[in-house]
Amino acid sequence: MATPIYDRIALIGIGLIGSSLARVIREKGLGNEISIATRSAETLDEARRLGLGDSYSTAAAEAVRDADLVIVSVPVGASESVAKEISGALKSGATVTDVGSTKASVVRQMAPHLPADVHFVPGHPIAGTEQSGPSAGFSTLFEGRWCILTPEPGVEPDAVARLTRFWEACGSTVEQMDKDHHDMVLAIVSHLPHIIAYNIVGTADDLETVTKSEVIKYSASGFRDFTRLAASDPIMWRDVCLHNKDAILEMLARFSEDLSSLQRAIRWGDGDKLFDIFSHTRSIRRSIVEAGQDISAPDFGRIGKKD
Ligand SMILES: NC(=O)C1=CN([C@@H]2O[C@H](COP(=O)(O)OP(=O)(O)OC[C@H]3O[C@@H](n4cnc5c(N)ncnc54)[C@H](O)[C@@H]3O)[C@@H](O)[C@H]2O)C=CC1
Ligand SMILES: O=C(O)C(=O)Cc1ccc(O)cc1
Repeated sequence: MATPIYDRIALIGIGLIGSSLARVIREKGLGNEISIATRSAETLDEARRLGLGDSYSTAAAEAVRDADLVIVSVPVGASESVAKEISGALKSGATVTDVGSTKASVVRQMAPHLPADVHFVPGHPIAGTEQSGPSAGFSTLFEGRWCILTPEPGVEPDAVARLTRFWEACGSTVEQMDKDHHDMVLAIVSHLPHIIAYNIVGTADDLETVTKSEVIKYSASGFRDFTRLAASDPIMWRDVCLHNKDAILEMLARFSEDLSSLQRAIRWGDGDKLFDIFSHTRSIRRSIVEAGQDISAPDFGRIGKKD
């Protein structure tokens, strides 16, 4: 068992990510005490039944009192209300972090409400599934995954170093990034794929000449992968879209241009163009596979994983 990195850890929000954190903190002894807060009494009861923490409350302010590390794991649109709720109860010298999929908006929502004597180090584990809620979490979720921290210039380096050690102890590799750059990168590698998945599954469902049973019966693995992403939490993804609006619209504009170009090539029977585009994208995938990552494996995305 590792030595604790923080004494008291408060988890605000105990869904897939918060409960995975609770499990890994317990399993690896990364904190001496875990206090849990979430808005709904029902979710809190589920967390209690699962034995995820040492104390439970529906009041975030109560949970953060005396905490050395506060991890906010709620849909990004709820960040400001959580920051307002906890601001008066935070311990001087505590570190406040989050796990939200967008970063500039979370900083805009939270930073103005946090007292000057706490260290605010926003974070984003690039690890998850389409599931949500306390029962969906598991302790190995962060193993071999990236975790991006986006501290603003001037944040206490020791606080960033300690949080980095925490995520490394969870099994992640930590990188630091500017928050706006994070939002642009994640818009293309994560947000757009989810939006495309929601869209294609909706389009298939709307088709009048194809029955639902045919969609299910003949869905090859490509379509099935889309349905997995499209089963992701609607509140979480509504908030991601609303809170990373500019970067997502920029990437969608580029995507639409490229799609129009493909559409034109198909319409005009431009086989050479189609062949060129498809050969280029095939070489991108092959270079990823050659770098040791099997894109088709369920574990794809785990850093350095070859099987
Ligand atoms: N699901 C995923 O694959 C990943 C999600 N994230 C980010 O992690 C955060 C949490 O996502 P999940 O754990 O998947 O969601 P979830 O839906 O499983 O859990 C969200 C939790 O937040 C609580 N909550 C909602 N509003 C609240 C409020 N105002 N005050 C207190 N608690 C509140 C809910 O009761 C629930 O416990 C999101 O910001 C998401 O963008 C980051 C990486 C991966
Ligand atoms: O389930 C998947 O394939 C994901 O892409 C999980 C995921 C969702 C949101 C994030 O911010 C990070 C990871």
